[in-house]
Amino acid sequence: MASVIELTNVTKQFGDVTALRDVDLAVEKGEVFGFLGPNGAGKSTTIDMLLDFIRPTGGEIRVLGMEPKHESVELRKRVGILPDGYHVYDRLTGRQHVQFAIDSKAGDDDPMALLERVGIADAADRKAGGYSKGMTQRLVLAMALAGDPDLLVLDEPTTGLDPAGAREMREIIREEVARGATVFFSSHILEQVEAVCDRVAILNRGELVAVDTIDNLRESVGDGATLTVTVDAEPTAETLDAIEALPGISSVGVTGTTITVHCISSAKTAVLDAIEATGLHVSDFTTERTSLEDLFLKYTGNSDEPAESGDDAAEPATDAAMEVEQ
Ligand SMILES: Nc1ncnc2c1ncn2[C@@H]1O[C@H](COP(=O)(O)OP(=O)(O)OP(=O)(O)O)[C@@H](O)[C@H]1O
Repeated sequence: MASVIELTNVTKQFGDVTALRDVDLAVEKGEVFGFLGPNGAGKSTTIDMLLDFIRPTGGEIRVLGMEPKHESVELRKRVGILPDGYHVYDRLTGRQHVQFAIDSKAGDDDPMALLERVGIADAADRKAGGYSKGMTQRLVLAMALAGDPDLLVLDEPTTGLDPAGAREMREIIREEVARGATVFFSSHILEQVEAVCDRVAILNRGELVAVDTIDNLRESVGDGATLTVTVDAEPTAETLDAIEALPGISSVGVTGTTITVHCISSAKTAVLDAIEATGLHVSDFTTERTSLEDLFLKYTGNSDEPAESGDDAAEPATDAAMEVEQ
């Protein structure tokens, strides 16, 4: 069966700027596919091309088996899109917006049921111009859900949402996939992507640098861990040499009675055994897996990426990435 989204050798030039270069990508039916990349990587450009809002300079695109440039009207009836920075009509109510979306998809949904689903039913008859940023995002999601789309395309869907909203968004994504839809969404919030995605693509400066499951990506960068061990006395050179001699160790450091070891995950027990074998007693230790942040930076090499605001604050980027064991 054909892929739901298929990009073949797609390039997009804006004057001198190459927003996308020779991108090949296939998203299969029923997948939740995360599209990752730092600012300016080309995520929105790709999404805009899926529904023929802009056209590629080169290459082929097929979505649900259709060519956007020839069949955009039919295609837009079967795709729900939550675009980046959608502008609502200030004077129309939330309910009117959703009804408009239902009508344009020739659907028969109940607008109130959709507003209920995204958590803003109580504001259904208020003008959307007075909605908060998060309410607007929820409204646009309700519009995207109208007509039970075969494909949901979500550009930075959690922008402006509070943590509860971000969680509800993930639940809706899961419900949509259970119904048989395919979900393609862009994000730079890695933990959200990991929480729901089957596979991800990482885009950097217009080029695809990785397409895989997050687990496989983690494995391919070495499944690294940092082990921090507190011992009962200052370690001697003998202890440090014993650790360094073990397989899978990339570095060993000491501060007072704390030893920090960067190693592959499977070497952790051997490190603790080696420390105790040199006569020290381990009083405490913690381990951290390679964070998603590290993984992302490894692929994009973008350590000077501009700081993000708003939605990052809604869901701390570190918690889900840490695995602390005792
Ligand atoms: N209409 C346009 N005219 C000129 N350049 C553009 C246009 N749209 C996008 N670009 C450029 O194309 C590149 C990719 O932009 P795009 O918006 O697709 O990135 P993005 O990955 O969605 O970024 P962000 O995470 O910041 O939203 C950037 O260099 C951007 O400046």
